[in-house]
Amino acid sequence: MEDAVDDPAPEPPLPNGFIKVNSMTPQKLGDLGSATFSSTLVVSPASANKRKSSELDDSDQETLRTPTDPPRPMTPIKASQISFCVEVPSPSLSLDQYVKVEPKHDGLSEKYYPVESVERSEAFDRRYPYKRAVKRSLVSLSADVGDRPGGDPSTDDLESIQRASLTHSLSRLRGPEVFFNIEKQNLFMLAASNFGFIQDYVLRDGVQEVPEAFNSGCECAGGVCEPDKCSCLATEEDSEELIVPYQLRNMALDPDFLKRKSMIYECNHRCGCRGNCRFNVTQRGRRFRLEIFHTGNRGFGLRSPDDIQIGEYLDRYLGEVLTKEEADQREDDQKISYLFGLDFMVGSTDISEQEIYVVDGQKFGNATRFMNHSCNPNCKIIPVSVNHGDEKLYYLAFFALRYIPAGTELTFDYNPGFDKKEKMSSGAVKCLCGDKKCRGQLWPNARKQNQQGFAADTSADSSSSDE
Ligand SMILES: C[S@@+](CC[C@H](N)C(=O)[O-])C[C@H]1O[C@@H](n2cnc3c(N)ncnc32)[C@H](O)[C@@H]1O
Repeated sequence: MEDAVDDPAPEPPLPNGFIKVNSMTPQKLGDLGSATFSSTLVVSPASANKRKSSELDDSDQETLRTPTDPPRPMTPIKASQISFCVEVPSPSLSLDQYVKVEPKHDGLSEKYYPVESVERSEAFDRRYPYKRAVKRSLVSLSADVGDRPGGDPSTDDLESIQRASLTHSLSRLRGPEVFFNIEKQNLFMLAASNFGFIQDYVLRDGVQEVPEAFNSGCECAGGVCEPDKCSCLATEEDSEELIVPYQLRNMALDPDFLKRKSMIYECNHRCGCRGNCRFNVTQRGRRFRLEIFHTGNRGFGLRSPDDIQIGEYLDRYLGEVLTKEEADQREDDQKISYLFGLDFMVGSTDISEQEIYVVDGQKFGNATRFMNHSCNPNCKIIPVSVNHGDEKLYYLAFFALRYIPAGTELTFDYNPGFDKKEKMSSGAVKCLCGDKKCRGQLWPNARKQNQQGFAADTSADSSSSDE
């Protein structure tokens, strides 16, 4: 019998489906009188996860064992008398099979990180907070810099901050360099303040792209479009005759096309060529450097330090795209106009003047926002559709109307449909293009009477032109 007392009792075999869970430390046990012991709780895997010790019932008593030395008759301990913590180990290998493991993937994919599509659909559903209408005149834009060492930043400091921030945003633009050639501090601040460079349209409230199902491409096979068959080619107004806009030799616009009133339909990723053929000139981007300078009498202007050949593509006119209603409101507030309507389809479709979208380059845009008007311009705006389905949303692309030597100001006609019989109004914005064919005003009299030319706005600076 002594032997039987010295040898610890053999562990009873575990019932089927039961596993051992970590030993508990004595400190974690509740007060069980003078007995010091460690215990092993044997539970089924399922109950280990689901049940707390206080929930153990009488049927669990037989599974609770207190090894003692010397062995003594086991006094059954009621589970309800003790309270303790159970450390449940992480799932064993045998449980791994129940854990669903996602297949491995590499890189950021829309499937796993659906940021763009979610953002787009949320923006579409207007789930983002509405912007608050703020009256600029009531909001102080001064920065609180009083506590900074050295006090308020000087105008020089502000200018160098402004120049650094502009240089940074200009360096991020795709394509050849765009730069400011404005030495005078006050003029530079005027050009750079409250303006941000963008690389594509920014669509505002109420402006929507057509659903993807409306868009289309050509069916040219073999990855290369045939110039005389590709369905992306333009058609003349009121005609089915196909026109090839770009010359294959240099991909400049055909001089004949420059005289037409026609839209360019460029190939895109839906086309047989997957948008890789050569009829995607504007999508390939700008190829010339651009310089923003001060004209002296018409505010800032744009020119290129590179020679540009007839028909060559310069850049798009970018900005915020607004509904006509919003644009009309902004027009009332803008002294200088940066608004251009996307009204090419008015008349040939059932889109009315009131339904068109308008591009506003005042606060957001690109270098073309600095292009001035001339009654004898060297550039022309031509509408370019990339998706083919959207009659209200397309690009305005600038092409050279003739050879433009490096350093010549780039201009276009703000009012190409000008009617010579139109009367000059004393309130109209005076044209200062200086050409002998000058029409004397920028816009028809009915429009923009509240606006001023730069002659008035910067008259104090006109003598201090950078030119
Ligand atoms: C799109 S902005 C052109 C860039 C503008 N010069 C600037 O400094 O930001 C249009 C404005 O430029 C001025 N402008 C453009 N061409 C002009 C011209 N030929 N004569 C007088 N003012 C002109 C007008 O004030 C017009 O509202």
